[in-house]
Order: sequence, then C-alpha cells, then structure tokens
Amino acid sequence: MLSILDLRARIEAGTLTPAGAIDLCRAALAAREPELRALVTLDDDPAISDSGPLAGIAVGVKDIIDSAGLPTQMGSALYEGWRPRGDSAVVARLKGLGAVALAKTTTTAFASSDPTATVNPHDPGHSPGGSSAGSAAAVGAGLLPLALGTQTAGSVIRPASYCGCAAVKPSFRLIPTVGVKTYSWALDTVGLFAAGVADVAHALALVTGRPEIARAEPGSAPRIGLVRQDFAEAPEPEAEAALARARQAAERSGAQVTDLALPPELALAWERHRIIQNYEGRLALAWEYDSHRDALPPRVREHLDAGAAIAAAEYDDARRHAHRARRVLKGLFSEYDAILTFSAPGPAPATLASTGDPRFNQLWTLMGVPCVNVPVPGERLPVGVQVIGRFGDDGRALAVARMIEDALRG
Ligand SMILES: NC(=O)CC(=O)O
Repeated sequence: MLSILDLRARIEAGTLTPAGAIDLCRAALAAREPELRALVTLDDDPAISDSGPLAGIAVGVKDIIDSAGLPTQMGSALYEGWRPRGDSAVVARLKGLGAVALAKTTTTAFASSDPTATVNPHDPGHSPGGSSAGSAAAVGAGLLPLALGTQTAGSVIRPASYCGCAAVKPSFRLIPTVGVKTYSWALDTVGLFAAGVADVAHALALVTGRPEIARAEPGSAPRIGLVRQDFAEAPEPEAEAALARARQAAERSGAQVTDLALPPELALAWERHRIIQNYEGRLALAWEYDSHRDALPPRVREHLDAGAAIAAAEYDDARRHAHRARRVLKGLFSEYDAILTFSAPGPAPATLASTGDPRFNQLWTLMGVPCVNVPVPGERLPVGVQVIGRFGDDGRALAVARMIEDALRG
C-alpha cells in the first residue's frame, strides 16, 4: 500500500517530487480502478503544491464531503452533477497542508447501507463494506495513501477491516463535519483511512493541529480490556481468531490484557443506536424524503420510514440512555487505558448486495470515543481488530493500536 510516511520521506529526501507522488497514484488508479470501481470522479488537473507537510499526498474524498471543483453526488441520482462552490472544512484543511483532493470516492446513498458498485480489493466477489466503500477499497488496494470517510454506525472501521487498511474514527467532532452531508448530527464522524496506523496517526495529528496525537506512547504496560460485546450476535471464527492473535501480540508487547464484560448500561445504549440514527436521518434528509422518497434506494428508504415512525419521546429516551452509558464508560477508562474488540463480525461478506453489519461498531460511534482499525495479517481475506480509547485520548488509542500492529507484523 502507498504509505503517507514513506512518500513524505522520499519527498523530503529529494528522491520524489510532489507531482511525482501524485503521478504514482494516477498510475496505480489507471491500472486497477476499472475493476475496483472505487471512484466517482477524478480531478484531471488538480493544483499540486510543493510546500506543506502533506505536499504530494493524494486524498480520496468520500462523495458526501465537499471538495471545490468536483461534484458531490451523495451516491444518489438526486444529486447527479451537483457542485458545491467551496471546500468542506476538512478538505480545506488538507489543501492548506499541501495535500491534493485527487478524487471523490464512492459512498452508499447518503452514507446509509445500499451497496455501491465498488468491489473488495482482495476478492471482487466480496463486499468492500460501507458506507465509505471507495475510500477503504482505494487505500486497501494501494491506490491512494489517504482517504476520508464518515461513520454514523460502522462506516469507517468496518470497511477498513474488510479492505485490510488502517483507519481511525476519531473522538466525536474532533474533525469538523462542516460541508459534509448530514445523516445524524449526534453520530456522524469524519474518519481517515491510510496504509498503516502510524500513517493514520500522522494524518490525524496534522489535520487536527494536535502534534501530540502522533507523539503519544502506549505506556510500558498498558491496561487493555478485551471486550466481546456478548449482547451482540457472536462473531465468525475468523474474527475470533484475529482478536486472539491481537491479544497475544499485545501481551508480547507488555500489555496487561483482561477480559472485560461491559456493564448493562452499554448494552442498553447499543440497542438504541438505531433509534437515534434513523430519527435524525428522517429529519436531516427531510427534503429528499418528503419530495423524492420514491427516488431513494430501498435500504435508505426503509431506514427513513423507520425514522418517521419514531416518536420524539422514544428518541429522547434513547439519548438519555446514551448519556448514562457515556458516564459509565468514562468510569471504565479509569481502570483501562484502551479496549480491544472486533472491528467487524468477520471477513468481507461474499456478496456485493450487502455492506455488512455494524453491530461491533455502533456502540462506540454512539459513545463518541476514538476507534482504530488494526489490520491483522492473514492468508485469507483481511479481518481487523478495533482499539478504542477514552473520549479525547485519540493519541493513546492510536499508540496502543500501533503497538499491536507492530507486534503483529513482527
Ligand atoms: N454510515 C454508517 O456508518 C452506516 C454503516 O455502518 O453501514
């Protein structure tokens, strides 16, 4: 895969120019995009800066996130050809750092769960996941060093797990969602995909202006709670095996790993994630639903129908449960430095008709805590594991994730 850190080292050493780095991505895209179908649009003539810490780094931008000069089509015919005047906040920040918004990547319609045309880079008969399908597939295929996604349920961590790349769903609102099409204002979180955890940490530190995120250390013996979320359906054997390997890797690195059964408040919040997601989706997509319901694809129409049937009192009750669960989780993080759990129920589904199940992601999105996908090397399709930190402690979560990644690679 194309690593941000490797490309930047070559640029800073003078053995590669920023324009040359962009050309590497263009060549890689030309070779595999026809089969992968990860992109919606490609900028044929982007401005390429020679300065800035991300000069020469091509970025894939999920097609619900605005990038001036390129259409934002939301994965829906309703927005075909729609062009924003300006950049979203996160794209403006990336361009200010010297990065190039080279392409818009596929998204499920309105970042919901109707599959895209994108295929898994490791097996075209398998799903790349969603809703950030194109970003995960393009990075996992080694075509782009950095891509943007969003997560409302599991749309950053799950596709990264399926496509075998690192990713971070940061603490809630760490990256602004200004200029990003809203599905749920309480859940939507902008995330990053890159080749390895160190690349993701480097990019997050620059994008957020918090260099401490990339400098954080895991600590000499980090206390890790191994969570299986027994209240969710059991995972597949491949996910169990990946979690066991990650546990052993963490223990080899000096971590204390103990099994952690989540308190009941967390399960109650997990059950209510969909109430918040769909109630808010119905209101956020009111124009699309009220004026063009029949033009919506089946899954998003189904979710918005469900949202329309949720009473405000039920939504308010779900939010109270989420608030209580966040308080309980905050208390847990006084005893643990990180949580280790499944990134997805198993490897990518052997179908293009589904983007997979977010049941191991939705709770953490609702809690607003940082989540990192760590690819677990294997012969078969990729299966990742998820490292989760306390709210606002993104650097520590990434440091523990990197410790496990290094041990797995070792
Ligand atoms: N946007 C989302 O997070 C939906 C999903 O997990 O499929």
